[in-house]
Amino acid sequence: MTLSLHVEDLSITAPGGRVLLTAGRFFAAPGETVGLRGPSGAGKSTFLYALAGLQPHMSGRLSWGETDLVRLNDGARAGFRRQHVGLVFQDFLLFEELSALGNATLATAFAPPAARRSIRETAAEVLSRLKVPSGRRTVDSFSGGERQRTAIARALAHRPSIILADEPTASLDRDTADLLITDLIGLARTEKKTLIAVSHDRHLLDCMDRVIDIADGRLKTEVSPA
Ligand SMILES: Nc1ncnc2c1ncn2[C@@H]1O[C@H](COP(=O)(O)OP(=O)(O)OP(=O)(O)O)[C@@H](O)[C@H]1O
Repeated sequence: MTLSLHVEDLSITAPGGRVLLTAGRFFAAPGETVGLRGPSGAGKSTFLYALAGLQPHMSGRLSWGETDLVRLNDGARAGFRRQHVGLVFQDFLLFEELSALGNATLATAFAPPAARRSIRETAAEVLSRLKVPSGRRTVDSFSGGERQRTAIARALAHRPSIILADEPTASLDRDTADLLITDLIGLARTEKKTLIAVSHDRHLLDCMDRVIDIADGRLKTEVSPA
């Protein structure tokens, strides 16, 4: 499944009511790769987490395909996220005492029994493709690059059509970061997944189809539907 993104007059507020981010009009085609850049505190993570269905206080429109996340309640948003979104965080959030496969198949805990086998197979396939150490070795002994690739396999294991990444190369050295960029963008392109990544990394941003600037709580580049 592929999903287009349609944002219109979006406003995201903090629980206390403070407006964190506004966006006029923004469209991304299914399978597009989009970079989000801007100064610290501009609202990049706020927007990314809204795209993931992790922001409860929104008005306007934020639709993936036919589903407008603004109109869903917390449970429905969580359901959408589990089914369609793969999230790659900056600090990996891995379980140290588990193997790469153990981490990459965490989604099986929340998935219906019928979907578990497919999650295990996809996780194993992506781990092997990304050359992550296999076997029972736990991730606490992995390098930064191996940890980040494990996090990518976990994000992709349930075959989401949307990949959202927050500074995926931030804690990696240049060579490891460049490999990661190639892997992440390669996976997105071959599987026609929409990839949206917050990053300060010019190498990563240069590889994306488009880069959107966020400053002072506002999405700067506004693109109309094609
Ligand atoms: N739940 C919240 N309540 C109040 N303020 C918040 C909340 N979440 C984020 N903010 C504020 O919103 C602003 C934008 O934060 P955000 O994390 O989106 O910035 P960012 O562009 O990702 O920055 P960085 O590059 O430093 O990670 C910041 O001033 C932050 O303190």
